[in-house]
Amino acid sequence: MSAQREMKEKNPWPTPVTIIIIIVIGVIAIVALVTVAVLQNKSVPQKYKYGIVLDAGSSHTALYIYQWPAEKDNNTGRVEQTHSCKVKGKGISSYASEPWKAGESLKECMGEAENTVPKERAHETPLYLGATAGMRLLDIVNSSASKNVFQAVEKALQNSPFSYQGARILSGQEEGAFGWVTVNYLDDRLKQGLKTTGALDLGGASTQISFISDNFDGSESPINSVNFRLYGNDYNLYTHSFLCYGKDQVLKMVLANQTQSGATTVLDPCFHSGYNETKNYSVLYDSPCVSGRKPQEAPEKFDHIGKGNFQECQKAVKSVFNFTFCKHSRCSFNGVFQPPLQGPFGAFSAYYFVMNFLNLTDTSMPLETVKQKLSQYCGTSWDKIKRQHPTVNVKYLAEYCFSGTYILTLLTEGYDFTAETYSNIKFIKKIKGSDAGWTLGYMLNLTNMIPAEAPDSPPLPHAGYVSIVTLMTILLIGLLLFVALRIFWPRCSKKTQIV
Ligand SMILES: O=c1ccn([C@@H]2O[C@H](COP(=O)(O)OP(=O)(O)O)[C@@H](O)[C@H]2O)c(=O)[nH]1
Repeated sequence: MSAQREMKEKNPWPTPVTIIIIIVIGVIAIVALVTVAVLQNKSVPQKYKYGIVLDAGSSHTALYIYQWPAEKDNNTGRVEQTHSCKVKGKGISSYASEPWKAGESLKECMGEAENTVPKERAHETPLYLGATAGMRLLDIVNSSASKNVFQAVEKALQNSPFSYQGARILSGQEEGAFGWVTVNYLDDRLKQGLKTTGALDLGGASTQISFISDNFDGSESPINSVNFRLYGNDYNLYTHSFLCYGKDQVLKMVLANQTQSGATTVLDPCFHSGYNETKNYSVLYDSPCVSGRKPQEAPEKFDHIGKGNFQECQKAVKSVFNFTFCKHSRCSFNGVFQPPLQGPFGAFSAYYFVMNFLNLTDTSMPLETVKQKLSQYCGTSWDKIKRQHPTVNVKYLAEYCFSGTYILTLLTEGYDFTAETYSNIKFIKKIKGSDAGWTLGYMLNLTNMIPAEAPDSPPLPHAGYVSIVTLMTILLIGLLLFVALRIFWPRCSKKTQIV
């Protein structure tokens, strides 16, 4: 025994039980990782923040509610329209003689807003009211009446549960620029630094044109220039708002031109034959866009009789544009500078209402065909038009021939769209569910929701990051197990080892 080598049964490697424990732990780790990855990526119910803007237009007021994800840092999540409400009755400027009614008129839509925004969010929801050309005109003729209207609406809005941020008249430049921001924000052109879309906005009392032109740096006409730095890109926007060139005021101007003799009967080519309404001279001449031109010997009323002639209507409409003077290198009309048109354009508000009604939103149709169709429409008798559209508001219905003619004249004669460039225009109401108009751009600006600089973004999106970490961990564990099995398994099977 002494000289004998000692035979010893010894196994220095882990037992099969240990290996099974390692495998079980590995499998649990993999399952846990996959579960975490799946749960991380599962959509959880979104929490939203809200903002409300009231668009107090010349013809009506509309309320828009916007929402965006609450958990995004610095409110950088996508903003979308979640609800809109059309205030019953006319625009707030029409309540000049009974301002309290302007406040009252907003109550129904404010009630809808209270039902839309969750109660716990109401106190932190900003509420803005912006008034446009109707109030600009009232402010010109009667600034104290305009103040009284604002006092009445302020009182109604301050009593709401929302965070009221004020009511004010937007300048024409702001209206144009914020409309452009809205269109390009909704189209995702700003964040991605893509080529932008121009904005054409037609209201009742004013109209706006806004676009980026390579030939415009602001130097030739600084009043038409607005500079933005958005998401790290600089924009030098050309914008102009023509006060009195909204379609309701142009209608007044065209009628004023036809009533200069103080006639008791006016044969109007822009209204359908068979149309016959008695109207007041005082109502026609109540706006600063035509005041001062009322004929001295005018009777109290006149008979407004339709003639239904597109060519003559075009001539009558053209008479409200002045093309004779221009102190710049080039002008649109009325001596207003305009650089050469550039890029696609979105045309919204009344552009859309009118062209949609007339079935003329397809701009791939040759301009000549559009004119022919409109000419045919204008030549249709008033009786037939009423029979064809029994549910349409008669006031709007009577004016579509005029409005269509004005739109084509403004675009082609006023802004210089040609038969070739007409197809660059797209008549739009909404973009991705949100109405095109100045309100969204206004709120994005006031709440600083478009950063000047592009936000630093992580190299990988969250889901990508989780997936890659999971995959790498699974591979690593697999590799370890493989190595362990290669080392341990064959030796485990050997029962004894001689040392
Ligand atoms: O279904 C509709 C709704 C509105 N409008 C017209 O669109 C214009 C909208 O003007 P708004 O009051 O919004 O604008 P503002 O003059 O303040 O810019 C007005 O001429 C309305 O008569 C229309 O033709 N059809």
